[in-house]
Amino acid sequence: MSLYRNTVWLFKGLREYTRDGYERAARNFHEEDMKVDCKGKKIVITGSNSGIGKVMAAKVAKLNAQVHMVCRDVQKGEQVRQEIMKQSGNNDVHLHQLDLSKLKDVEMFAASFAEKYSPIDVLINNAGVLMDSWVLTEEGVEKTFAVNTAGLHLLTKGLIKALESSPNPRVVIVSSGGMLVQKLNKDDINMESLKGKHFDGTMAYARTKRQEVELTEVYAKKYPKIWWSSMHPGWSDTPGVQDSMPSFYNRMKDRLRTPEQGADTAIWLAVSPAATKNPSGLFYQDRAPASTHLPLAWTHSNNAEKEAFYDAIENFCDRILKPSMSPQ
Ligand SMILES: NC(=O)c1ccc[n+]([C@@H]2O[C@H](COP(=O)([O-])OP(=O)(O)OC[C@H]3O[C@@H](n4cnc5c(N)ncnc54)[C@H](O)[C@@H]3O)[C@@H](O)[C@H]2O)c1
Repeated sequence: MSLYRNTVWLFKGLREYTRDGYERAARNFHEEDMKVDCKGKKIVITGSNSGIGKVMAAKVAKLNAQVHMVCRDVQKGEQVRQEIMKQSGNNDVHLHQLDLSKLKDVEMFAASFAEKYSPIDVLINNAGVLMDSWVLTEEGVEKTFAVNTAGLHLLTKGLIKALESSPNPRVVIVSSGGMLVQKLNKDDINMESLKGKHFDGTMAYARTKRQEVELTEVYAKKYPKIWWSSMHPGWSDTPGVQDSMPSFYNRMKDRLRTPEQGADTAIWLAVSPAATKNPSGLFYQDRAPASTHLPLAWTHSNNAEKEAFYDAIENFCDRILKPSMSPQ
């Protein structure tokens, strides 16, 4: 099954996720969708000092938003902030330090950020990692899961009230088409089964990207005041791809999307009035809702499984954040 999924996915990717795929899809884009003035809107973007997140921050700064860059590396973040302010002429660009793999820090950050900046209009959960080995954080969390899912979940949850205070709030979750090869795994969210020298970083990554898509659907039901979406940026030429997937990068570098093309749909989801004509909670590729499953791939989960997964994440985070309250 996994060979079947991987093969179907690869053919889909070569047709749709490349620069050619973007250019074909872009023929159906509407220029007026992006004629938006974001003056007065607060837009928070994680991982916005690199790759497609940096492009998102630069674009929404040009559209006059108040931009909040949430970055792990302050030095690099400050350099990018200066660059964005200079290029956009918008000085309302702010930098905040946060390592999303440190769950206690994420919870504290979200609480103080919400208190200071509520209401928040848009949250773009863009930061992500693909690890080449099984690394446990000091809190005992596998790092891919810590950054891509648990940290994202705690940040999002911590900002819900501030988002709900906005008249038209949106959350965009940058997932990946790689999730199509994985079914939701609710019993091994901390990747224990992948531990050891045979760690498969791509599989761990794809699992967390599947989690992000399923989480988006659950959030949409639990928090209907907010408009939720997840998306795939396509295969884009970013430092993340160059560093984490060097052999893929070397084979594909002439066919990859530019970071601007990779960021396009997330920006459209974040600010365009056209996007919210669609229902909340869907997965997107190239400004259009896309299937979250490959044909005949047996990756569907029912609502009870999705809810059980959500509870598993909540319980997991509780065990990290309030160890004294956890059952022995
Ligand atoms: N580039 C692609 O082809 C592609 C394809 C599918 C999905 N994506 C997704 O797009 C998003 C952006 O990736 P990119 O390609 O621009 O890569 P990138 O490596 O250039 O950017 C990733 C960002 O996440 C940040 N980040 C990583 N770990 C963090 C942590 N612990 N705390 C806070 N921030 C952290 C990095 O500092 C960086 O700013 C990711 O979620 C990635 O999974 C990218």
